[in-house]
Amino acid sequence: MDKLNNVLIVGLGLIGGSLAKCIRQEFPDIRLTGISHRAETVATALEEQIIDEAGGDFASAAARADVIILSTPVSVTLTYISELADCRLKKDVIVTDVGSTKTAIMNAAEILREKDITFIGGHPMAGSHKSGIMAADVDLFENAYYLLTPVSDAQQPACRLLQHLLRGTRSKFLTVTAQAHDQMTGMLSHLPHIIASALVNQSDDFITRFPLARRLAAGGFRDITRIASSDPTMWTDILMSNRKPLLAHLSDWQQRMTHIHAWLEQGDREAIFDFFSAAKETRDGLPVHKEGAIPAFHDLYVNVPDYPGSIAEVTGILAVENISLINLKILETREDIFGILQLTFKNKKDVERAKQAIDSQSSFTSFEK
Ligand SMILES: NC(=O)c1ccc[n+]([C@@H]2O[C@H](COP(=O)([O-])OP(=O)(O)OC[C@H]3O[C@@H](n4cnc5c(N)ncnc54)[C@H](O)[C@@H]3O)[C@@H](O)[C@H]2O)c1
Ligand SMILES: O=C(O)C(=O)C[C@]1(C(=O)O)C=C[C@@H](O)C=C1
Repeated sequence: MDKLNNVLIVGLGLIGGSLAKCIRQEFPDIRLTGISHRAETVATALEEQIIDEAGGDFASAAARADVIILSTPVSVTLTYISELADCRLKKDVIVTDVGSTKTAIMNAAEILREKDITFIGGHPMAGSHKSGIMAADVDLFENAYYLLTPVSDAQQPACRLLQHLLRGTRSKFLTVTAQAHDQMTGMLSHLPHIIASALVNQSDDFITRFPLARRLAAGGFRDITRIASSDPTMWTDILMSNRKPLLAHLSDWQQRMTHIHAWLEQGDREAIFDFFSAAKETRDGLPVHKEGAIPAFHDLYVNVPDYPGSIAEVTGILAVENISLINLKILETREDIFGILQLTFKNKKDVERAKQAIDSQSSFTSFEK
């Protein structure tokens, strides 16, 4: 890794911070410089040793870098790309980004390619509704797809070097065109975010008429709307930079809603059954439990007796063992019988460690499905 001594990360939030952690873990000798528009973020990154150095002025930090990773909201990334065109950069520098849309970014980066500066678009397809440096996580990208959008075969060596630098993400790299990228993420990521947010807004209006509904918003509603808690600035940028594919996906969606509306009006039981049945078949066939586009849920189920403190006992064991939980759900509790506690972890390794700890340190039984 002689060529990669200095990496500059611009934007030290969920994604920038997580990438910094991955690079640090894999290549402790690489010097990581960070830039963020908020001084507190840089201070936290230094304090937590996520970066070695605060970048200060963008142009001078960029001039020292072997790799520049733009991890800012898409509109900000577009501005940095145009600023980079006026910077004095190292001859072999590799510039990449992590933005959720690619066509607008690749078009903007044309200005860099004209100056023989290598720009390879990137998008780690993993994330969270959380943002900011404190949410950064070295395991965030494990087993996720990391999409790259090189524009020519001449970029292959740089592409390989970038993948090497990012191998601590433990993600799976795939090369796609920017256009295909935006169509696919439009369908599988951006449209779902629009739908989740629309559902939450609709329910909010409804709750003013039925205040009790606020307390009933659980189960399916919670599962389908988690992503509505994502950062509105980031999502506004995503929609504004992927308008055309999204307009097509939305028209399709509207048509499907119109059909359901009609079936309900007509009381067409068969059509409604077919609708749910087709969805079930498709969803069950997706590679959810293998290493697919939809990451496997790493769940452990624990039979917990119905007495005060039993859940605390389980979480206490995990805390002592330093095993982090992503989610915790009580699936069933009835008086005098065992309830089932569903614990969700980041990866398979944590499930195994948790099972071993709970089985050996408590009287509760646990199982994986
Ligand atoms: N959150 C996700 O799930 C996810 C997943 C993959 C890719 N992305 C993409 O990654 C990028 C970053 O998203 P994130 O989730 O890390 O957001 P974030 O809000 O956690 O982090 C963004 C960072 O950029 C910094 N920033 C904003 N404006 C800046 C400026 N003008 N100059 C310097 N720094 C600035 C912020 O201070 C923050 O540290 C976005 O382009 C997003 O589309 C997000
Ligand atoms: O898991 C989430 O919270 C996400 O929204 C992650 C998600 C996605 O839609 O899959 C969001 C945007 C990114 O570009 C990539 C990943």
